[in-house]
Amino acid sequence: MSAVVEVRGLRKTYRSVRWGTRQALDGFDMTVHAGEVHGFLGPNGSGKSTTLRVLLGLTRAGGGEVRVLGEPVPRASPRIARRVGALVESPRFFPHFSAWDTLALLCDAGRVPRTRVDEVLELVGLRDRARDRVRTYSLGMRQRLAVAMAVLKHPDLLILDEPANGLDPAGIRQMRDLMRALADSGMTVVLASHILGEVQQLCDSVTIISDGRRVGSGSVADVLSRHASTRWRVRLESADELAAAARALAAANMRITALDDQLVVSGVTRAGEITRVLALQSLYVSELTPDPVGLEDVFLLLTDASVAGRHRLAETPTGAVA
Ligand SMILES: Nc1ncnc2c1ncn2[C@@H]1O[C@H](COP(=O)(O)OP(=O)(O)OP(=O)(O)O)[C@@H](O)[C@H]1O
Repeated sequence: MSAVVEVRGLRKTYRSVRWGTRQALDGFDMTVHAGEVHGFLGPNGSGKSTTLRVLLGLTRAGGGEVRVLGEPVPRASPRIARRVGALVESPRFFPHFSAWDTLALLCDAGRVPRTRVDEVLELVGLRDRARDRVRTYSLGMRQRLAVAMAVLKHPDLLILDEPANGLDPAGIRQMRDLMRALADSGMTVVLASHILGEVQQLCDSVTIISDGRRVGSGSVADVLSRHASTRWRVRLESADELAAAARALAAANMRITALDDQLVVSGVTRAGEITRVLALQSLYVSELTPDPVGLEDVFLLLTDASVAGRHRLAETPTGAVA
């Protein structure tokens, strides 16, 4: 599979008189293969928008290597601009224009045949309202018009920063269907999003960034399966024994969350480890089930661990890894 986006060791430091120095990217890596819908996930301020801006040649990196569609960025940015569509900032529209007028204007400016207008209006589901003024559109319709503008030139790569931000559940679903349709039409889509349930349903692969570094990546199935067996639900024959069981498991370095009638145990890969620790205390399990881990769980696990790890490192006086 060929890589449409390849980022190696990317660094970016912002310097300003007002805010001082901020390291937004600290040796970040990312690979996106052709034809994928790739989810780009990270907490607020972790470096997603900065990365997307570097990919688009809008911001210069301080170090590292970036290739987009096989070409070096920013050197080749002007050459590949036509093959890359993006929605990375709040789109601006002329409120008195209709969707059709807006797209026709962009076609003329970009030397795209006007026949493309109806095609993209159909694709984003705006054909029925194409002649209405944009100021009468809902937020979801405006977002879909913004995507239409980004795909007008039929790019090979589409980069979207939070396209479903602020949309209601129906709007989110329409946006998901649209992303899928775009990928099915042969486009590679990079999608930064905080809506993790959506990403899990829609994306083929993900990169998770925290504090300017990659902390997880791979196909959604792989990322989930790597962490899938680390959490278990445990019930005992008597609920009165839960407190004693929680103490015994915690003493064996397992992480415990106590619910009314069960324990959630994490940090263990094999169920046998749980039953062994409990049996040694004459506590007997009545039910032991793996708790399905979702992308949200993995995200919280990886991003918390990454930030906590870096704080430990910073607090270690010798600089040795804690
Ligand atoms: N123009 C700028 N000047 C100074 N610092 C900046 C600038 N842009 C971003 N930063 C800082 O760089 C870091 C990464 O920001 P970035 O916007 O890339 O994160 P993000 O992951 O996109 O966040 P969000 O999910 O909130 O959009 C943050 O600490 C941010 O405050």
